[in-house]
Amino acid sequence: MINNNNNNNKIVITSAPGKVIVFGEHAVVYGKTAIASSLGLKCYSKVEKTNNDVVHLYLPNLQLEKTFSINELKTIKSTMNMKVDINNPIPISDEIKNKLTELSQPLKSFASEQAVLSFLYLYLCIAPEIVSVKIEVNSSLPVGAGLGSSASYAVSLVSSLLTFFNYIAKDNFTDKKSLKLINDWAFIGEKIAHGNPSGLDNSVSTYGKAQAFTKGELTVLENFNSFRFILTNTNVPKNTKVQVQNVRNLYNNYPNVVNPILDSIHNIGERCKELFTSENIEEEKITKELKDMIDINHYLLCSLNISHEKIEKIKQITKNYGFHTKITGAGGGGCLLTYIPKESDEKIVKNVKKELENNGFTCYDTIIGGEGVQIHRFNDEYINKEDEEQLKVIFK
Ligand SMILES: Nc1ncnc2c1ncn2[C@@H]1O[C@H](COP(=O)(O)OP(=O)(O)OP(=O)(O)O)[C@@H](O)[C@H]1O
Ligand SMILES: C[C@@](O)(CCO)CC(=O)[O-]
Ligand SMILES: [Mg+2]
Repeated sequence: MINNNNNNNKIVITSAPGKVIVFGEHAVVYGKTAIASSLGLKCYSKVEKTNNDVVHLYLPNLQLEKTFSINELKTIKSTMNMKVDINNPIPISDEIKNKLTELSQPLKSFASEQAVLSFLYLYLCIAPEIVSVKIEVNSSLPVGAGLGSSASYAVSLVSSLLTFFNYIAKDNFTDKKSLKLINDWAFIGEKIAHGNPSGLDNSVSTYGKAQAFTKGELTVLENFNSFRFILTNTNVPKNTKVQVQNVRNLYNNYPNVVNPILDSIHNIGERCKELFTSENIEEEKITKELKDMIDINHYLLCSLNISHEKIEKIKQITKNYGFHTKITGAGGGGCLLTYIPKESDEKIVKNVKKELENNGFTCYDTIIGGEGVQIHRFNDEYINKEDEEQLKVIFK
């Protein structure tokens, strides 16, 4: 691979979508099947060459702006003996984590600590040589709400860095090999965010579409996109790492009780995969089963103690209008998913959204099943001309 980064006006912009888990959150951490889809809400990363001897990180969603001297980063990379094989990403060690956490202080929040730690580790690993750059990450996803903001942060960040440092060529950006490299590095970022992630979120963010996911294996669910869902944010912050650890504690304490719950969730995922990959299943049957399984999966997740009073409030409001709703993502707050069958009356959909918003919740009626990671700009070239205006607004 070539590493001659000699372009003075070097800029790369990429984006990666968030995700919605339809079935299988938490169970997927134990190797069970999950069903998830990419979202229209995205995270954009821009890497730009500068000449001021600092690495400048700007994260407007976290109101965070920080600079790191390149000499300091060079010293860390050499003293920590960080020899990296780009095709074989390795997770952060405790020693490097402590060093980078110390370097990034003071920071105002846990969210900022996680974001800066992920960035610094990925930058130190991917950059073959520490050079001055400015990195800006802008996301339309709510942070920490169950829609995969951490995965889209990692996927967009590593895809822009890998392209900036010439490990991925602009014209081969969506090749199988490039996508695998992006997904593997993003998984390392997700490990910093979640501790022990399943890899579902970064895979859906990288590859896009609606997917069934079992132990890292993906199956595209082609006809899923015509199904409509509304997402509602409780606006109660949660942290996925903590939620996953709480379920792990239950699992360790009561394996014979928790395992059958995870198996039931797995069977819901498997059935859903069958519904969306078999031909000749009538839409009416799919609709009925989806409604039932959304309820069953929700209550199985509640039995793992990941609900919250606001979650139950949203479930009740939507139920009053005849809709079926479940937790999506890690729970404890965050977002819920409501299935809107095709025959739904648009007036009723409008009313339920209004009532949810009047109760202080936020609704997203976004597209699902779109593209995964994308490149938008390479130096002075906008890859899709239509993107240019939008990108100028995002990166003012
Ligand atoms: N736009 C962003 N800018 C900087 N950091 C971000 C951004 N989006 C996400 N993050 C990082 O990801 C963390 C949120 O990750 P977390 O896994 O807890 O929530 P989530 O990914 O939104 O939900 P889930 O994993 O349940 O889908 C934040 O604390 C922050 O460190
Ligand atoms: C809760 C979880 O299943 C989904 C988080 O979006 C965790 C994971 O898959 O790593
Ligand atoms: Mg996450």
